[in-house]
Amino acid sequence: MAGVAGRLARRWCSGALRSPLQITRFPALQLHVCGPAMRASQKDFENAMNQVKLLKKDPGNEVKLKLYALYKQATEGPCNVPKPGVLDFINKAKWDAWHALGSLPKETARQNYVDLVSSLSASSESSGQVTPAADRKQPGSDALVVTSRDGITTITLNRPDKKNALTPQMYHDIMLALEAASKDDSAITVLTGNGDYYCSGNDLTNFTDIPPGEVEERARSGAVLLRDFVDCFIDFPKPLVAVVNGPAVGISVTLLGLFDIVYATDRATFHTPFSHLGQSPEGCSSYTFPKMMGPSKATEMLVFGKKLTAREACTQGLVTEVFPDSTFQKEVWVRLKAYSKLPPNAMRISKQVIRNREKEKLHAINAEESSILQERWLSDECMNAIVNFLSKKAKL
Ligand SMILES: CCCC/C=C/CC(=O)SCCNC(=O)CCNC(=O)[C@H](O)C(C)(C)COP(=O)(O)OP(=O)(O)OC[C@H]1O[C@@H](n2cnc3c(N)ncnc32)[C@H](O)[C@@H]1OP(=O)(O)O
Repeated sequence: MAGVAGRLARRWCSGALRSPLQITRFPALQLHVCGPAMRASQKDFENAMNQVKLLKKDPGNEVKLKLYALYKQATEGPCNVPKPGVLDFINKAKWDAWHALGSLPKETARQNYVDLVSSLSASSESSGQVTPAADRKQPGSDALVVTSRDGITTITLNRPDKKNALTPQMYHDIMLALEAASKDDSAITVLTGNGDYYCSGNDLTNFTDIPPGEVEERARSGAVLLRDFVDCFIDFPKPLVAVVNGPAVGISVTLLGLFDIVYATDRATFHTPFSHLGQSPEGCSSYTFPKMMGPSKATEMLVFGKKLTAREACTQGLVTEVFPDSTFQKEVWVRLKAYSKLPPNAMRISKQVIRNREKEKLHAINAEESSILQERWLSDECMNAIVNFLSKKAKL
């Protein structure tokens, strides 16, 4: 097995090994523990498949083969494909692992799969920081990871190599994730980032490769997307929590005014460089920021692009509480797990009492900001700023 494992490891490292042994295809971390008497549901299984993307470290080839075998058994039943040739090392190792499960019932394989993932998760749970493998970074596929456990649905921005900049696909996927979270049985929904950044805002390459003659149409459809996206935050019915694990830029900052709680590491900064980019405020920040911090502090941020530390943001009311980076994940998740045990309907109704009377106003502000930004995107100031960023002349 060691020889096969070594070859598998090299293939994984070289990226040559794609599905189904690719780790993203596997399920994994089901983090709530099912006792022996419990049966893992299809939802538990799907959760585990999503959770595997958040494994902090490669579990090793032996474990991957076990996961593979259990996944195949759970979804297709006993091994029913011909044995690969002896020189086809990888497929033979996979086949051996699956075949070894014999006639294990699908339900048992599903439960074992969930249990295995649960045990893997125990060691990676403490920090909550994720270091995904290189083959898990394709935009549009794994750029967003959604998990549900302990009454909390967590939406994780997962493009750490691009500081979690938001692509159009991610805007759509976040909207879908919020829609699903609003209906699932979780009590609280969390948005967070993987890696050293929370989010660097809109992906500035969204403005590139626009064919001549389509610029205005792209600005128009961008404004529609922005408006729909922000509307989802305005309307979100359950307590919505931002776990700000690092610096935040642009729309990821402005949206915080629509969250119910914002927890930040002391390493986080908050930066809305709209004027530098030839752009204007969005995310209802033209209303929420002056309301929470007063007009002049809001102007410093939204007009002059002043970057706030986490503690300054907390003083201004944008952040609820700041935690030392070394204990951030642990402290925040302990707190959120405790909150998630409160009666969910009471929390939902209380949120609505607090927020509902502003909703209509927020929708109108969102519409206005989106329309102004649509014009801004067509301006020379905006074009020049983006060209500067892309040619690396300007760093914010
Ligand atoms: C349709 C809805 C529209 C909503 C509109 C929203 C408006 C906004 O959100 S405005 C804010 C836009 N964001 C920015 O202007 C941030 C730009 N990024 C930076 O200034 C810097 O990258 C950084 C300060 C965030 C980080 O600097 P650092 O030196 O630590 O790392 P980098 O080497 O610059 O970044 C690594 C890698 O990531 C790419 N990247 C980072 N942010 C973005 C981004 N917003 N868009 C596209 N790409 C981004 C950066 O280019 C690097 O890529 P390479 O490794 O390929 O060079």
